[in-house]
Amino acid sequence: MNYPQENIKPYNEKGKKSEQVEQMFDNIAPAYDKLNHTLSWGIDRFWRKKAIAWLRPFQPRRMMDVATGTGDFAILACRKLNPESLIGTDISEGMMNVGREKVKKEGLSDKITFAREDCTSLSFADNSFDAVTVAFGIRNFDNLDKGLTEMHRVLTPGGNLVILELTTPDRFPMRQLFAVYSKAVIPLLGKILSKDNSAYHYLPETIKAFPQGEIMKEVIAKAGFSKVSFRRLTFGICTLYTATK
Ligand SMILES: C[S@@+](CC[C@H](N)C(=O)[O-])C[C@H]1O[C@@H](n2cnc3c(N)ncnc32)[C@H](O)[C@@H]1O
Repeated sequence: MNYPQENIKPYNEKGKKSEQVEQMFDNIAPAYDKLNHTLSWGIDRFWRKKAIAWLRPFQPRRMMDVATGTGDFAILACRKLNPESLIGTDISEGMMNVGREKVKKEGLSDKITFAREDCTSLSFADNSFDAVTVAFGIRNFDNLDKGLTEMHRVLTPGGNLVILELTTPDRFPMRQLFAVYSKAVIPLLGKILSKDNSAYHYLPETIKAFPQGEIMKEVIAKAGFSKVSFRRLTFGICTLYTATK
């Protein structure tokens, strides 16, 4: 199935979405962490903690953090869950290079590694990981169904999927406030801090277009997952989806 956000590209109508997304994240990589924490007012840390806490009872040994970017989720997951290994995968080497430096500084290089992988076509064997996580990345895939079926394929039977994604609040007054924030504040601050004019227009547009809540739950189930569940966080600005293979 084709979803509306798959047709939204950062720079122009013609080029391949995944190539433009890679270029965009390579461009904003040096500013990404600062922008992320500024635009979310630091609440992204709380969302990551919630997602990781859901995995704790399962004690995953082999983990993959998809769309790992600069590695914040991977580092926190490694600290809190202490898996044997965690591989961060992403299409942007620029983002992962920032992550590699952070992992080195944190002294976690023996546990966390990085690899360039497009989630819509992963090179790993079936049943390779006990847990797969993806924070604020799935909205960028040019084929959402393929990304989900790939994550399902590489999970061990009984393995768990955790998705964090930005969503649109559905109630007054947060819905209205978020609309103003995402239309005016995000593009302006994004432009000032990252110097990439397009990137922070692309962000709110894809949040608006991306399937959320009950609809996203069905999309995840269609990829083969069971026990699909979701929980809105911070008035629905972010949603935590969980599922099992
Ligand atoms: C908003 S960043 C999120 C980074 C990180 N997970 C975090 O929580 O800060 C989105 C990341 O998704 C990556 N990405 C986009 N499409 C991808 C794909 N098809 N496969 C793997 N990574 C992808 C981008 O390169 C980018 O680093």
